[in-house]
Amino acid sequence: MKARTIVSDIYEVGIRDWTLHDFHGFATPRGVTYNSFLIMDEKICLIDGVKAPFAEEQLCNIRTIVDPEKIDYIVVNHVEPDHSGSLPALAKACPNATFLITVQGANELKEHYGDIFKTQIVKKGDTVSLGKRSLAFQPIPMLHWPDSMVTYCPEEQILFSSDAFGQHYCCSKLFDDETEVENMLFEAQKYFANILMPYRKLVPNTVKLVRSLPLKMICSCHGCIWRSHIDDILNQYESWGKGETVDRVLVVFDTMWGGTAAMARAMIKGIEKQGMRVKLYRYESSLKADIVSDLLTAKGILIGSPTQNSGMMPTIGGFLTYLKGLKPTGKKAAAFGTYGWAGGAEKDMEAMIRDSGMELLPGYNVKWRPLPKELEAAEQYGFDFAEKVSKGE
Ligand SMILES: Cc1cc2nc3c(=O)[nH]c(=O)nc-3n(C[C@H](O)[C@H](O)[C@H](O)COP(=O)(O)O)c2cc1C
Repeated sequence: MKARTIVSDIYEVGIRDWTLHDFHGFATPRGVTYNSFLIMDEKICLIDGVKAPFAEEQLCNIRTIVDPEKIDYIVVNHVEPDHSGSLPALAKACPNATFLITVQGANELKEHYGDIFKTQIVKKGDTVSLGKRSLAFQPIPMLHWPDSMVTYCPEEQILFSSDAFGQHYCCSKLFDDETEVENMLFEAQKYFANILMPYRKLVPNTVKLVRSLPLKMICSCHGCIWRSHIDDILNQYESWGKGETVDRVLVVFDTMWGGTAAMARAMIKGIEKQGMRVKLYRYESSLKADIVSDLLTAKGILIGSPTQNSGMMPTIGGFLTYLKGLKPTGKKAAAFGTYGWAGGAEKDMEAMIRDSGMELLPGYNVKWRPLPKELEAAEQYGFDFAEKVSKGE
């Protein structure tokens, strides 16, 4: 691939990983990019590495512009392996480069790859001159890595934002106004929900900081570059960070013989009757990243499983384990399902719903297959759940 020009003398030299459709368990049907940016000034600076298997390809991209030996600085915005994997190869190919990194990042770099880097620690507010341009550094710890920082070039009004504002989205084009921006926003929501949700309370302050900068572009290390829709993505981040929701309830279930599925279908009738929007997922045939993306803005969730071997089905157990880590607080949730003799799924699901930080409401369970009167009760249950969610009771 050739380097792609962002503005005069600044290039994108990263990787488009078109066929990667699973990113540590998070489905990425539109592929993934590891963006990296090369600034050609009196001093030459590279921003971010890429995933290890693509190190040589990144170097090839760089060589279309400059001999890597001439690179003076390499900025490490965070040490997660999809952006640091190529750094050992870069350290060899760029012997004159100093790695600009936070103190936390420098420790992580050693812990990942050994003590092989010439580093210069940067702190909040530090700047480094490249000649006509400069770079200012702002750590944003735990968004989403302990050493995360963003790097700002005031002369170009470009923010190199690390993972923030990113999307798992491969595209022939570089900029938001050259592609379907709704796809970028959809993927940005999925990224936020699945990666940033546990740290979302930190987001509004970061958005405030970003808004205080004159900005022509936000270059994340994933996906396309924001230039015409900067306000749109900042507004979305602010809203997701504050936990704003729409009137929607999700119903997620698994089933062995169809009884729990019949209850789920009856419940969505009741939810719709109440006026709330609803989305129904059979967990096994859905992508958990999509469910979680919808959950980010939903007000409530009903989770269903029959009892299998005294507990919930392992599929739903996996989903609830995921939610326990993501902490989707501010939502109401309840468990439902069927059982044959002593049950057990309900108790398990309720314990995990509590652990996830969601507010637990009473559930609804039926012995063996739901009979017509039980399906009517399930419909009423859905109506009542939606009513409580809508009134915030
Ligand atoms: C493999 C298997 C294990 C089960 N284990 C239990 C159990 O430990 N306790 C219980 O109360 N019911 C158990 N059941 C009964 C189911 O919970 C019951 O058949 C239920 O109605 C199935 O719901 P479904 O139609 O949504 O799959 C088990 C059923 C199967 C097929």
